[in-house]
Amino acid sequence: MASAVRRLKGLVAATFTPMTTMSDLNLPVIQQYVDYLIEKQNVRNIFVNGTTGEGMSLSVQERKMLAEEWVKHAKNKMDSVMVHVGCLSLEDSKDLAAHAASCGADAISAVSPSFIKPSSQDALVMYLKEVAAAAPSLPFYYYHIPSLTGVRYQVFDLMGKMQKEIPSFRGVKFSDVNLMDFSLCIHNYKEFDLLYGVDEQLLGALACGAHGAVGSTYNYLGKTTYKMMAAFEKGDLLKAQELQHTIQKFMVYVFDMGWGLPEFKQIMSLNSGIDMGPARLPLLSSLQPEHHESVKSKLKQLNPL
Ligand SMILES: CC(=O)N[C@@H]([C@@H](O)[C@H](O)[C@H](O)CO)[C@@H](O)CC(=O)C(=O)O
Repeated sequence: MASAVRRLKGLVAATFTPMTTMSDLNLPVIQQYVDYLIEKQNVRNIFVNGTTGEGMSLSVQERKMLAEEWVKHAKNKMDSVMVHVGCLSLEDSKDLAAHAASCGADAISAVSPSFIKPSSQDALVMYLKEVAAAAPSLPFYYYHIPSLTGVRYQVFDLMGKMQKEIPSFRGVKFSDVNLMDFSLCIHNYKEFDLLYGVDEQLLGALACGAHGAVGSTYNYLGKTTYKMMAAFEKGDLLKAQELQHTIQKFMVYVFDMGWGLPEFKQIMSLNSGIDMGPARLPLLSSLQPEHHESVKSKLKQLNPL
């Protein structure tokens, strides 16, 4: 008898890592952060220690402390905690994967190593297989983000290999604009979860059949994005387009200012009232106090709390 596998659906907030002004972890605010996501953004899934969480800038020990804290506060409140365990070192990734299982995470995910890159698709799958095997009871999601890793294998080609080689393989977190590759994955591998990761064009991915989405903006635009998804599901394409366009206008404002992850972290502090602290070096924010009112009023138009 086939076992019932729980599908991961809806929005997944890629969490920021709260830090102090000295760049240490600020774990005590995580409980409030979890409640904020549920109550204010209607978001019940989180992706911890990923790009938005500055996972690669954290030590293995810090990543373990964060995974434990997020799981502790999300348990019985949220639907799913996925922990990103990708590292440059296979041993570190395996260590983090085993730790995620031991602390009660619901799933793990890993990017490809990006400094010394896999020498072939098969080498990448062998690498991911070892990571996944360190937490065999947890669903494993490949994290495809070629703009950061520089590893650009078609996911469609990799999926067949991962399906064959990795017993716990459950899906892909697909952070790329190549909707043809994404669409091929969905249509050829229907039993796997395909989660989209370019928030500003989620509507296109929904049209391809995306099962859900993982991203940074769902921390503060979760509700608005859910409205867009609901309009799409009801067949009200005009309303869905309007909402996606509204979100895009905010992103254009952000990108035109030359902003990125360190500024997103500040935007989250401004919107949630929870102090996320600064991003860790080598990132440095250029959002100044004089921008605060403008950011707040733009977000208020998008996502009235
Ligand atoms: C490159 C990047 O950081 N992409 C983000 C997006 O959510 C991105 O912030 C958003 O689409 C705005 O460009 C996510 O795909 C990353 C993510 O989910 C993560 O934190 O792991």
